Amino acid sequence: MTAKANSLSVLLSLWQFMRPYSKTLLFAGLALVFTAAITLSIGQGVRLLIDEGFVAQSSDALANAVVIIIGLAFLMALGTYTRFYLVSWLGERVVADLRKAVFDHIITLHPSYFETNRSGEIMSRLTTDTALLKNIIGSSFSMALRSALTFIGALILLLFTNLKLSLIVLVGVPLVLLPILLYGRRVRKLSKASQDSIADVGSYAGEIIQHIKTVQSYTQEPHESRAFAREVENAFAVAKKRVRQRALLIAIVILLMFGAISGLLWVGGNDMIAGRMSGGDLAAFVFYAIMMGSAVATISEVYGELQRATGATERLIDLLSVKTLIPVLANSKYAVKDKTINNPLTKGSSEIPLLAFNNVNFHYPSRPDTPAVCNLNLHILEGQSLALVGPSGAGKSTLLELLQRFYDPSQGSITLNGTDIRTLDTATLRQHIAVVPQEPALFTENVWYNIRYGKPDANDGQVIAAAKAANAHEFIEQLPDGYNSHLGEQGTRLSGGQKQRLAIARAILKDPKILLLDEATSALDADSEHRVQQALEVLMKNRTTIIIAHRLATILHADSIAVLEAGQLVAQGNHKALLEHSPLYKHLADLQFQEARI
Ligand SMILES: Nc1ncnc2c1ncn2[C@@H]1O[C@H](COP(=O)(O)OP(=O)(O)OP(=O)(O)O)[C@@H](O)[C@H]1O
Repeated sequence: MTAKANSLSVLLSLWQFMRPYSKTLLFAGLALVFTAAITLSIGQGVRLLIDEGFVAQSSDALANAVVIIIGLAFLMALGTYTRFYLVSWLGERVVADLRKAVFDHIITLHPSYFETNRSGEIMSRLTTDTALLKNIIGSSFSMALRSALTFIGALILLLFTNLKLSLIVLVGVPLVLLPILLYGRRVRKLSKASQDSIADVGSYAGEIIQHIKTVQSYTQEPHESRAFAREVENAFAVAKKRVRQRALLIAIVILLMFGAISGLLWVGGNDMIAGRMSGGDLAAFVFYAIMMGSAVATISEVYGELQRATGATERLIDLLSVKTLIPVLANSKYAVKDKTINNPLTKGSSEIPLLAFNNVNFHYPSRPDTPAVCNLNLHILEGQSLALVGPSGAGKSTLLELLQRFYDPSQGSITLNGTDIRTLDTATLRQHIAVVPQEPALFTENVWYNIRYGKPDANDGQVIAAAKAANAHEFIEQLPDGYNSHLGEQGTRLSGGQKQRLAIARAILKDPKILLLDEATSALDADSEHRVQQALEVLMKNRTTIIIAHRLATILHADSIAVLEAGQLVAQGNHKALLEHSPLYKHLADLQFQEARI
């Protein structure tokens, strides 16, 4: 009972996506009622055909009956065309809207959501689950409704034709319905499991394809092939169970249905032989009984699908109701009334640090017991550069993530010109920041698109100027199609240094106040490194910059250097002072100098 109520409420939640098209729905409903009525009246045509035509041996009446039946068939074709078109249109439309809504929602979710949910699973929500819903809205649901209508209509007509036979039908129908209800629940459970295992297969393959080079270089193809086969076989085993249940369900329904019809023919036939009813009546009666039977069979068939759709809808609604931990608009909990504060850079002051970490504590949601940042206080003035150094895992990248508000501190605050960044619209905050990561993200598009990602409305001249400033223009010109060259998936057709320079061009075009830089550690050759270095110098000019520093040159030239260890700030100062006072820095610097000498 609760499962039924539940599935109903889940399907009802789809209503919000259907509401905008209630007019189409209404017309589809009218066409549906119309065709159901016509289908039912064909039974009367059959009665006329037999009683007035065949039995009375009148060819005029026969012709009349045939014309009536053809006329009815014509109307039914028209009604069916309208219903089919409108209902399928509705299915496609609603699913298109749903896909957009789910995608729009996903891209606003906090990054940690994607750490706990595999991307393959999320993709399967967007594709498989929505496709399932399309079938439901665009066909199954209307089939169920049409069957329900014909069932009711046929039942009423039966009762008017012959009460005794109707009673036999009425006893037969619950016998047919019982197994449907019993098995429906089982099928539903298996459907959800089946859907989940398909998602597992998808995300497994996705991961292997993403890491294909690693798989091949470690010659792990046979292992991966076996592991994938296991996933596929799991999915198959679950699907097999579901299919068996459904097949059983259909077989039982057919058996019961034909059993009931045979009983009907036997009792009705005897009545006709005894002259208690006409041949036309019996034919019409059997016609209606078969319609009722097939309506029930259709419902049983569709019921399983509706159950699967409930699973899919549930998952989609679950996904849509995940709240982002980092709201796009100013968080009301921290919201400040003063409007000017939403653009804190307009009230620049040389006394207030442009960026400040105030007693910041943070741990990643997936690791509640391991702090990634501890009691951190760090200031940076406008126009200055701050280098972050420290051993691997010290928390350097985490600080950049916190600054962009991919996560919020568990305690303490981060301020931009004195304003807590949680009070800012995230878009306003991020508009002022550009990041050049170690592994630049490039899209499967051409060079124009990738550089313009920093400022979509930039004209070609501005893009080229940015590429020139980033030392990228020359190599772009040498690509097969220049700026129109497609970069391939993940920009794989470019070298590491070239990708970096494209990322720098993108940041130059964005022209942000604040620059977050994660220097590439991967060895660039001397020439490439020099070009990247030159590009970075252009980019850093007159900007407030925080750099995760791996290069000696950066460390030496930074206005200030913060030394981090295990999430804590252990020392801060310039190169010279730190060499004297911070053993950890001295150690790191010695390593750097050694490297530089090599
Ligand atoms: N998404 C994440 N979820 C859970 N823990 C994380 C996540 N990202 C980083 N950590 C952990 O947080 C700590 C700080 O990591 P962070 O990446 O900030 O270090 P880092 O100083 O930038 O290191 P590296 O120089 O090696 O890049 C590490 O212990 C790391 O394992």
